[in-house]
Amino acid sequence: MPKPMLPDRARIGLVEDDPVMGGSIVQRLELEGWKVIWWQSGREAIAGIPPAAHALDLVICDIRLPDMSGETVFNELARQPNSPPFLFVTGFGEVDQAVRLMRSGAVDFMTKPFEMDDFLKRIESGRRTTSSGVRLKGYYLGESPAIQHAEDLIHRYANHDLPVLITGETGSGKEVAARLLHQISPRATEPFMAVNCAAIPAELLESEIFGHEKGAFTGAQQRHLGYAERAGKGTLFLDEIGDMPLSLQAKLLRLIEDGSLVRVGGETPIPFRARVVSATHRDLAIRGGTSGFREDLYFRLAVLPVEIPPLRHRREDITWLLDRFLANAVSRSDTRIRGFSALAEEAALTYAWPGNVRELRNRVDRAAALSTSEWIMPGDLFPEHASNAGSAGFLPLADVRDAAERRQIERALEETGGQIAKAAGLLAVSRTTLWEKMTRLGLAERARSES
Ligand SMILES: Nc1ncnc2c1ncn2[C@@H]1O[C@H](COP(=O)(O)OP(=O)(O)OP(=O)(O)O)[C@@H](O)[C@H]1O
Repeated sequence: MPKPMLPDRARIGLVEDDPVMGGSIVQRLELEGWKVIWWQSGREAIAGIPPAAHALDLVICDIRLPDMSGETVFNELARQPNSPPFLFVTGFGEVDQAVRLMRSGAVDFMTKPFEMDDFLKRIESGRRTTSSGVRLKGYYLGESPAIQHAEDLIHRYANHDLPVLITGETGSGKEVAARLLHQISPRATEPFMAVNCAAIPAELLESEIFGHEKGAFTGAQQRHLGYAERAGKGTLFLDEIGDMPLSLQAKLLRLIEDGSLVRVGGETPIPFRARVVSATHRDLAIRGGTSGFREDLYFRLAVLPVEIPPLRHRREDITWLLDRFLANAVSRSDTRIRGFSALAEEAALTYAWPGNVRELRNRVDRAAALSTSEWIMPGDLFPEHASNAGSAGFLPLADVRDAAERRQIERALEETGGQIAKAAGLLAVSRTTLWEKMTRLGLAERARSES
């Protein structure tokens, strides 16, 4: 007789000293059909988890343990091969610590007291579902390790209600990241309201965000609901938050702290239930004090920070984005363009992209519209270089050589899992030569940060 299919029995480790809390969690998780191993102190967990690490799909860990902090347990175990994902349980005052832990690799945290249903949902989405712990879904924002790290953070942040601050150079994709965060969050079916604080004149910004009552000022002929109110239970995205005038910063702080807003000219507080996600290309942390951005507001907005790296620091994404945008442009027109010439691709890889992804998209759109050949040439992407040199389609040889070497080295490192000796063998150069080239091409730093 064939064996019945067993349900997916997750194995969960629990580090919780409180017998009542621990007992009820164990009971509930066992009811769900999961197997639970319970340690009542940090010391027991550190001794008990390593042999069980391969088998555990998740560790739920209280931050405050009688003998040590949950952070110490995490740090001890994070060094073990194949260490399980951690979900922290925190008291209200420990959110900062939990956020720091999430940045160093914990999958999630919950603040006490919590709803059991929410807790079970987080366990389900945080636990690893394959024995290797490999992320099964593809990435949306790009192919480079740097952007995938940012995307992993966005996934971890998605289930929380705390404010998120997205930083990154202009055109790097902050709004794209904010929309992704919204789409994968439980708020996805609610509105996403984007306000560009730099684009709206300062005197209008307050009534645009908070709304106004009829007759609040000359010209206010009827009641107007602001972005914050129209966001409902969705996301209020405040772009270029660094440009928000000081007077409005105080009002925004109240919106976040009190969870309510008052329309301009109004008196009644209206509940505010949306999640605040803001973005800036400036370093607001160093602008505190005299230079225009309130420090207290900054800390409120940046509880969950994520940085979108500039395109020049994630070159793997350049080819990926070129292809995506070209496919897009081609599908919109009846052009016969087949792709990028190797020279155009090399030119794109060596260029610094000061305008980041936006610039890349614009250049591809223009090249697709203007190119007269089937293959896009460097002069189509960078016409200003072509006219300067008076030699369309050509690049300095040194740049071409560097780009070609960089790509070969990257391929060899990928093939050998980052082992320099083996990669040097594949490329028929000595280890020293390879290391020197990696240093010159900016690859050594990355190899060090990834190892
Ligand atoms: N990962 C990506 N995949 C596809 N398109 C992207 C990606 N990142 C950015 N873009 C595109 O690049 C352009 C700029 O992106 P976005 O507006 O998100 O940047 P930003 O950092 O918010 O810019 P700004 O600082 O000017 O507000 C948009 O056209 C967007 O669609």
